[in-house]
Amino acid sequence: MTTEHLNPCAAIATDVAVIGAGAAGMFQVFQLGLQGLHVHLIDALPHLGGQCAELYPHKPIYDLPGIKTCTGAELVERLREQIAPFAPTLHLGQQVQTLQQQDDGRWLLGTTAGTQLLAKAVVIAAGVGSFVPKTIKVEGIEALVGHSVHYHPADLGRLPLQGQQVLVHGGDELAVQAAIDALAYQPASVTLMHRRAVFNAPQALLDQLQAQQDAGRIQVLAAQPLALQATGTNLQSVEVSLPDGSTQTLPVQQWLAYQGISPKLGPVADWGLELVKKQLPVHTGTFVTEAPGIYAVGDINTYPGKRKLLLCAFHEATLAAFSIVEYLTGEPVLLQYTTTSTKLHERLGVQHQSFTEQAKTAG
Ligand SMILES: Cc1cc2nc3c(=O)[nH]c(=O)nc-3n(C[C@H](O)[C@H](O)[C@H](O)COP(=O)(O)OP(=O)(O)OC[C@H]3O[C@@H](n4cnc5c(N)ncnc54)[C@H](O)[C@@H]3O)c2cc1C
Repeated sequence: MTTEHLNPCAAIATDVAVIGAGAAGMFQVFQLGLQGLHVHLIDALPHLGGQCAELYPHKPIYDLPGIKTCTGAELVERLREQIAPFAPTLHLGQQVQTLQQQDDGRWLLGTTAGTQLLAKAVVIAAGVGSFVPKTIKVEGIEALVGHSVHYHPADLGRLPLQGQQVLVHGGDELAVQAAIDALAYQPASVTLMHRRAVFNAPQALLDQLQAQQDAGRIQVLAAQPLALQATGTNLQSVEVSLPDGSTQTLPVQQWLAYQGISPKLGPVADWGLELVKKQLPVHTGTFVTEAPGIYAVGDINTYPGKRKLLLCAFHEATLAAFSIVEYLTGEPVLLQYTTTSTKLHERLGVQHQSFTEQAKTAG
């Protein structure tokens, strides 16, 4: 989106927008919620969790305080439950492309989905960048994306698969699942293609794949794409190379590509903010960047002694929340404990007896 398309009048006005819904962004929502602030949370991924969800969902983490062990996916689920009382407005599956300061000091954000937010403060929790699907290097493919080529489609039900020859391209669990799921939409055929006829998926899913192969409903092909033929945005066929060096032309109308997802710093580098080795320098008492109203927490920031750890991201988000509310109100914020503060209990939606009431009940 270019700047000409941005219209501050059409934007959603908010106190705070958080860019990135990884562990840092999610905990930022919690800490801002404790401070009484509602958050708009944006992520390029169609789901919460960033690296924990995308890179190590089933691996155990051993260094979270008070939790002997939990997996990446379990941590994301716990954070999701923890932020639920504060009901952030989610803008998922869209990348923040532009960030510009307005004359009144507020920041205008524009996303790839056309969402515009006008925020008094922005927290950049962009980790190592947006998680975006890896693309396929075949001439002419860009023009077909969104029409007959789909990278990591979130919902197969939205694709015109009925009566079509469908190519599912990838070697992991997502690709195998997509090939099996595609059958529900009455395609003319489903071919699951990977460079080797070996798939990295749970055994139960591989058993399902084998059953569909045996029934002749899914063809498995070890091959790599070389070229495509299309009319306008309509894919006609894909030429592939086989392990023995020969080539084959597959008639294909819908190509679902699951080549993995990788982080790209992308637009963060274009926002005119100072970057040191692709990270945003911050003040360690507030986690504000050199730009007033712009904060950075988690893996995207840097300061003397920075360590890219979850615990550090949670600390940073906590201090950033105090700083943001002071920036917005111009007033110092008193520390309150979640154990004893009635105001925080109200915000959390929990009910507690006061110490006096507890003593009466006990006595
Ligand atoms: C394999 C592995 C194991 C690890 N194990 C541990 C461990 O045991 N203990 C520990 O403490 N730490 C561990 N870490 C590190 C820890 O996972 C990270 O420090 C933490 O996840 C960083 O969180 P984050 O929210 O800052 O970034 P991320 O999780 O990367 O989230 C950033 C999010 O921002 C989004 N984003 C970026 N730019 C944009 C944009 N322009 N528009 C929209 N969205 C955008 C991305 O899509 C992403 O979802 C591990 C990391 C890895 C890779």
